[in-house]
Amino acid sequence: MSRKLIAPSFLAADFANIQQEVEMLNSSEADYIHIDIMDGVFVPNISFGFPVCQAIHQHAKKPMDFHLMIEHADPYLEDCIKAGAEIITVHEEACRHLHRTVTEIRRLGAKAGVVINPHRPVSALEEILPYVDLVLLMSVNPGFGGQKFIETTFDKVRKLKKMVDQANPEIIIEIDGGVNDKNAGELFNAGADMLVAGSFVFKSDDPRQTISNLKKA
Ligand SMILES: O=C(CO)[C@@H](O)[C@H](O)COP(=O)(O)O
Ligand SMILES: [Fe+2]
Repeated sequence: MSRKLIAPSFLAADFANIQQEVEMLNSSEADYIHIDIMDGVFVPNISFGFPVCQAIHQHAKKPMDFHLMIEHADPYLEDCIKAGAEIITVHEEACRHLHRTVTEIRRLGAKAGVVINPHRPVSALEEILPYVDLVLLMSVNPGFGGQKFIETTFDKVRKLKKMVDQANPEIIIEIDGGVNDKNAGELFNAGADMLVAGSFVFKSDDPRQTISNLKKA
């Protein structure tokens, strides 16, 4: 059974009004606040750093889910924890010693997640599954909000769901990129537990209602 969690991506929020945006999320049915950290090296974009994360954390009453799109995650894991991370996800291709990194995330007290890009097979995750709490499937190429959902993600979710059910059914399956009211229901049905939605939530007329609608998808 899908857990049906929604994590609005703060990347699409109005940064001139951080406090109001976080308070909107606090009063919504959002389960997590998704935080996209980009380094301009692993992905062709730079988002924001820890002072901004601290500002979000200062007002947040929801747990924070950190998605690190960076080449060198290890030196920044403690900064993530200090900025409120309850989940930290790292890209499998970006981490030379992935097992070391996810083990360190757990040692620091957060849930450890591994992220896989659209072109990579879920079979690449087989050996790391016993060491993670969450798998994030990218449904767009990482680096930007507002991109089009890649349709082959549905099959990938089904494949991953089978693997996770065998390895550890507690593992959360998270999907990130281009999520909207047209694909959310099928993603949950395919086995996704948690959907990230940036533009679809923050650019809608009523973000709180949009979050509620996605949860019911
Ligand atoms: O990690 C990323 C992009 O790299 C995402 O978290 C996006 O921020 C999601 O935004 P939308 O595709 O929902 O607009
Ligand atoms: Fe993300």
